[in-house]
Amino acid sequence: MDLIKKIGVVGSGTMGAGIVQLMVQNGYAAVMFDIDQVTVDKAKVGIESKLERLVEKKKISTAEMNLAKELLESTTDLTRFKDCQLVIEAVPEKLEIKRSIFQQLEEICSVETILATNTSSLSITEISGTVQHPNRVAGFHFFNPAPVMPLVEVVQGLKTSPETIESLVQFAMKINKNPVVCKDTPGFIVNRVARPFYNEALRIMNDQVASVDQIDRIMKKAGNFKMGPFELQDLIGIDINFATTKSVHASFYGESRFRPHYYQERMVQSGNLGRKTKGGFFSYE
Ligand SMILES: NC(=O)c1ccc[n+]([C@@H]2O[C@H](COP(=O)([O-])OP(=O)(O)OC[C@H]3O[C@@H](n4cnc5c(N)ncnc54)[C@H](O)[C@@H]3O)[C@@H](O)[C@H]2O)c1
Repeated sequence: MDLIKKIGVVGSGTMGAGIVQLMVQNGYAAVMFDIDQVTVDKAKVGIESKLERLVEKKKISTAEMNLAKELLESTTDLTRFKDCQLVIEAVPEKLEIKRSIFQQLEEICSVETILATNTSSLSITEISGTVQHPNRVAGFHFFNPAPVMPLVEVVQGLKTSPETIESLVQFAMKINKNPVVCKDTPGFIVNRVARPFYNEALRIMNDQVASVDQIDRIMKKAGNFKMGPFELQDLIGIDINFATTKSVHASFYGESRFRPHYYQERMVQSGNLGRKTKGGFFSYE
């Protein structure tokens, strides 16, 4: 039986909006929350225009687009999540913000509701440390862009129940993703493997071995990677990527192989965060 019918998504940024688009495209009702109306409205318009582009490219029909638009709801009122069977949190990579959201969700949602986090690197066990029913809290880690990337990591915290994991695995398959169950370790699988991809590229650039453009071109043309490390940081958001690196480094008790590069921090300080600010390592004006 399909127990998950309505999904709530907290945060309407890069990932939140992508996850909501994925849900409505797969025929699920989705309600998207953000802290202010302007942000959530912008995300809604963005999703609608992406759906329209899919119709232009003949990837979906007009009827499918109209249904997806009808299934999409945006709000600044978290109590609208009360009838969701699954809530996915996609707010910035900060433990206090995530914990506070989970505490609020516990007040609003039924005890049966699965509370998932899209965190890239924080501990699921720690995020769920302040909730009353950590058995229904798990990681549900999508990749960017969420409507396109097939993989989703289903992360089991120390107190996550096997039933919660099984429900997320089944649901991931219903939305045409490939779920991989993994343990609650720093960076899970993909973000741990990916750290040197970004860090070494920053070191190579800073040592003036090769330019940003050259490194990306070499990785794409010779390495056959879809994107180079700098283009990918711009897509992810340099601030989000830096936060993930810091978190993985700290979680491994400062292991030097995960040490962040100061240049990435300089980029964050400059406010050039990548595509979302129309400029990062490359320009998107
Ligand atoms: N960007 C990526 O490629 C990527 C990939 C996988 C996972 N993630 C993870 O997904 C999460 C979100 O990342 P993102 O890239 O979408 O970030 P983002 O900065 O694009 O969006 C975050 C959104 O959260 C909102 N927000 C801030 N505080 C909030 C609060 N208290 N309540 C509700 N909303 C709030 C912001 O207004 C913003 O719209 C992070 O945990 C990140 O590590 C990111």
